[in-house]
Amino acid sequence: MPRSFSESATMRTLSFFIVLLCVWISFRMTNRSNHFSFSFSSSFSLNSKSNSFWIFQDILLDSEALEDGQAPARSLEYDFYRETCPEADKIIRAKVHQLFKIKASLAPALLRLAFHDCFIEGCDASILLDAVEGMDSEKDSPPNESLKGFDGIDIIKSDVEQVCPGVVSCADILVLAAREAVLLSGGPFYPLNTGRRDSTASFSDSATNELPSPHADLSETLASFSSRGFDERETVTLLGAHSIGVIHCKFFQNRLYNFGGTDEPDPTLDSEILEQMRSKCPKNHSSSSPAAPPFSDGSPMKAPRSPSLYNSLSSAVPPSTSFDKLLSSSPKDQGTVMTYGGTGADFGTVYYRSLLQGKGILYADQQLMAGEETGLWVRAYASDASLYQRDFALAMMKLSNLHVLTAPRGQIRLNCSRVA
Ligand code: HEM
Ligand SMILES: [Ca+2]
Repeated sequence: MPRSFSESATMRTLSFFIVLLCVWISFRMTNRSNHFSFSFSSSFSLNSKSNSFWIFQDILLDSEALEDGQAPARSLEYDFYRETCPEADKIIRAKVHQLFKIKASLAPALLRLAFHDCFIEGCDASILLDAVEGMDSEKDSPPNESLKGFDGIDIIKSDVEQVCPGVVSCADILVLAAREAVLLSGGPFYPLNTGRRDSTASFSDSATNELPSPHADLSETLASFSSRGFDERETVTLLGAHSIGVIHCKFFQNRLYNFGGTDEPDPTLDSEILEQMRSKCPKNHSSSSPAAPPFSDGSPMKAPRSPSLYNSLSSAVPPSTSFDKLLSSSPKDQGTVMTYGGTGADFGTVYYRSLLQGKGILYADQQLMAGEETGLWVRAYASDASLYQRDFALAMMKLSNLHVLTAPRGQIRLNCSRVA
């Protein structure tokens, strides 16, 4: 039966919009991030759940912007600063290397800082804001008490500002510096798109309530990561970050003497490690995390001893800045921390091998052995370092893209600890 003119015109219009929608979706998928364009050889493949999470997040970003009456939010881009600040990447890399040579504990500090930023309202540098009247700071929330690396970011930022003022966001600097820190610690390189912008708010309550607890059991940890789109495998992968850096006694003291109010140690703790942990953290040991005096350093790395050396790190940094009191001190100074010691070739594997032996330091770490699937990944990573490197690269890409702010939202701060 011949169709009327208006019928076929409607069909044509409909087909046009369907084609347009398909083109838009495929454009978004290729443009979204390296998740789609970056492929690894071997058996690894991204699961469909994580892909749909990103597409969903993207669509959400756009519709939110449109509701505000703003232009749609842009996506992150490969080499976003190629025209506006082509040197940014190089400056960030060089500075992280320079600071790392002075104090190697910068690396774990930066990685943890990036995690605590991205986990709370996304990778928007909200963690870097100081408290001001009417706004508490995430920095001051209890789970962030022992965070370090803020001065390191300030030093990098001021170097970048000297070359391209007002262009590069603190949020991008933080994830790029963390990537460098991972590499310096023996972890993998992973590509990151840029174009993140900085928040105008700090989310102190969310930090207090939503950062995962070291005392959490497996289901709580999995729920916390799942709420950010990470599956069990990715959660196990990310916790492997604990193979570097230090853990203060106060985060596991209860496991040593009075686990769950029993007056007994955590029964899942291997007896050898229990001894070691008790000798580091005696019963009456103060539960605070001590900060070392400025410029004290027991590590083989040499700390700057004079303001002039310190100032040479960046002329824009005031001499009073303490490089987070040289990132507190080293484990050797304190005797109040435990470490998995997994830098270099051991990045990751040492952590998982410790868990296999019941030598997890945090209760939340050891809990990864309590689930069937999580236990399976612990075993896999303990024996296959290259699988771990690949998975960690992908999980860090995903973490670094969590709920980012892109133009026209957010801002570029001039000083990372203050709203511009
Ligand atoms: C269940 C999830 C997690 C919990 C409960 C947790 C908790 C903790 C705690 C209590 C510390 C010791 C802090 C101190 O003693 O000052 C720590 C250190 C650290 N965490 Fe986590 N964390 C988790 C996940 C992650 C993730 C996903 C990453 C990164 C991808 C990460 C990176 C680090 C690093 C690098 C350190 C060492 C920091 C340093 O030495 O400066 N953590 N974490
Ligand atoms: Ca944040």
